[in-house]
Amino acid sequence: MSSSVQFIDGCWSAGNGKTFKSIDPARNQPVWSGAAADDNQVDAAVMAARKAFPEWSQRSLEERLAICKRFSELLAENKEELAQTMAEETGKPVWETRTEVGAMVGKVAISERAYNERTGTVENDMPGAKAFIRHKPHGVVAVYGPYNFPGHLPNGHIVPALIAGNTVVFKPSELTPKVAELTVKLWEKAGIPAGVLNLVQGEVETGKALSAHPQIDGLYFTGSSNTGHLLHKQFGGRPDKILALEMGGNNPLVVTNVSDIDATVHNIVQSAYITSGQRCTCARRLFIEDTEQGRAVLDRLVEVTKNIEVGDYEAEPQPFMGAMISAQAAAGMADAQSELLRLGGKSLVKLVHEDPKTGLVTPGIVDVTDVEDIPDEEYFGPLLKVYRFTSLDEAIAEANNTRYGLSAGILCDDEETYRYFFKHIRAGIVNWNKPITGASSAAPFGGIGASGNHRASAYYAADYCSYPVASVEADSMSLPESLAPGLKF
Ligand SMILES: NC(=O)C1=CN([C@@H]2O[C@H](COP(=O)(O)OP(=O)(O)OC[C@H]3O[C@@H](n4cnc5c(N)ncnc54)[C@H](O)[C@@H]3O)[C@@H](O)[C@H]2O)C=CC1
Ligand SMILES: O=C(O)CCC(=O)N[C@@H](CCC(=O)O)C(=O)O
Repeated sequence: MSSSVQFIDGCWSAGNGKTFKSIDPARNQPVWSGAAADDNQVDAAVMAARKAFPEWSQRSLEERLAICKRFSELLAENKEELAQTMAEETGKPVWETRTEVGAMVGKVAISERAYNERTGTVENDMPGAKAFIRHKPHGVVAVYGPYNFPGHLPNGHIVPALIAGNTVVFKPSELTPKVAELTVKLWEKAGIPAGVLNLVQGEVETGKALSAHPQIDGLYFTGSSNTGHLLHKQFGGRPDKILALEMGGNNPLVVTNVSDIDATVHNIVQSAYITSGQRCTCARRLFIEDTEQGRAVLDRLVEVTKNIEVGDYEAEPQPFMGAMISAQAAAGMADAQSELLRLGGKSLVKLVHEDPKTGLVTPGIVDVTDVEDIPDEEYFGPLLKVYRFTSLDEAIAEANNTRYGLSAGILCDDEETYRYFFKHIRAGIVNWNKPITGASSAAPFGGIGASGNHRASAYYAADYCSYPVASVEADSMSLPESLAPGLKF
């Protein structure tokens, strides 16, 4: 049991709310337990951030950056411990959690570039004056993180928010509290001043108390579309608060006219099954041309998928897929498969959840070509739906037939086909002959439709971390040579 789990105004304390815990989903063992922050503690965290804001926002950019850079160095120094904790809490293999810590390390330098490029100062001469564009931080912002990237994704909001001069209250996923605790301890070691970054741990009740707090100026959320929609409703009628939503997807990947079948299958596997299908960018719907070549791709995909190694995060050699986040999530995937089969889908590779006490599942493929009314849901796990098609227009129309719009891709030899696809597909990430997962921090990251609210993250996170201020400035005043009609001096 961890006794100091809340970090409020520079002090660690126990929570006063309900006890909750995290479980290692690969081994079904407890990892962490602690008590949630109650409403009073959430209030104390927000008020600490409010109190710290004037001083933090008035510091020079260099001073704020120095702390962020120290944090980045500490992440690199503590890479193994953090990667190990991520693996224990999420079930992701350590080869993968090491890349997550690597992305966190890189975030500070990228966010500094983004801050200067997207929200820096611009000066223009005008007659008798100068015009300036500058940016100011919003104030106190709440950051909500998902479980699938418990370090990298909240970090993608926290780092740019702090660089811009905001103060932060961080509410991590209740499934990954130990990763959050370790990360915030590194911020403390880096010298973050009291109140500038606060951590409130807990389940949904803690999240609700934070999002409803009248003293937050903004909320940056990465998580499910359901929760994001609830928050959007809650923020309705509050144009004074900034809300950035990064949500899920039902992402399409189209295959047509490819000469290298193994390279094609590799891109499909990386798109559909990395992180056991628990990336918001994962391919959920695979569109394959109903030709001899298309069938050859599908046959090879079935063969390769059956041989994907699934296993413990520390197994040697390392598996491609670790456990899903929980036994419950894995059971949910098996249920989703049963539902697709009940609707008329044909199983090409059966997703198997053999041990109901763990989150370990094998990847599955269901051919849903002949099924009508497939639910437009994000199945957040290693379950791929296949649609066979006869014309590219038909495939694109069906690919766009979703309320989401996060990522999309096409695998094809011909550039003209890609250009046509790019023109007609609706998504915030559109790739050609590359996996649709693994987005770069140096590019904007966000979706349309039910996937986001037009506030892209990653490189563009700088945009929602401050507001622009336009100024016209002159160091002295004089009467203009010609006065407006009707004025007498
Ligand atoms: N577009 C993107 O950038 C990404 C989106 N995701 C999406 O995240 C989801 C998986 O993450 P989860 O942790 O399951 O998301 P979630 O929506 O269940 O939880 C996210 C956070 O919101 C809090 N929360 C839940 N209900 C709340 C409420 N009513 N009021 C206030 N706070 C509440 C949770 O405690 C947690 O801290 C997937 O749907 C995935 O697609 C994940 C990564 C990236
Ligand atoms: O925010 C960034 O720096 C880049 C976004 C990113 O890393 N995306 C990853 C994971 C997002 C997810 O699916 O949870 C990706 O595109 O695979």
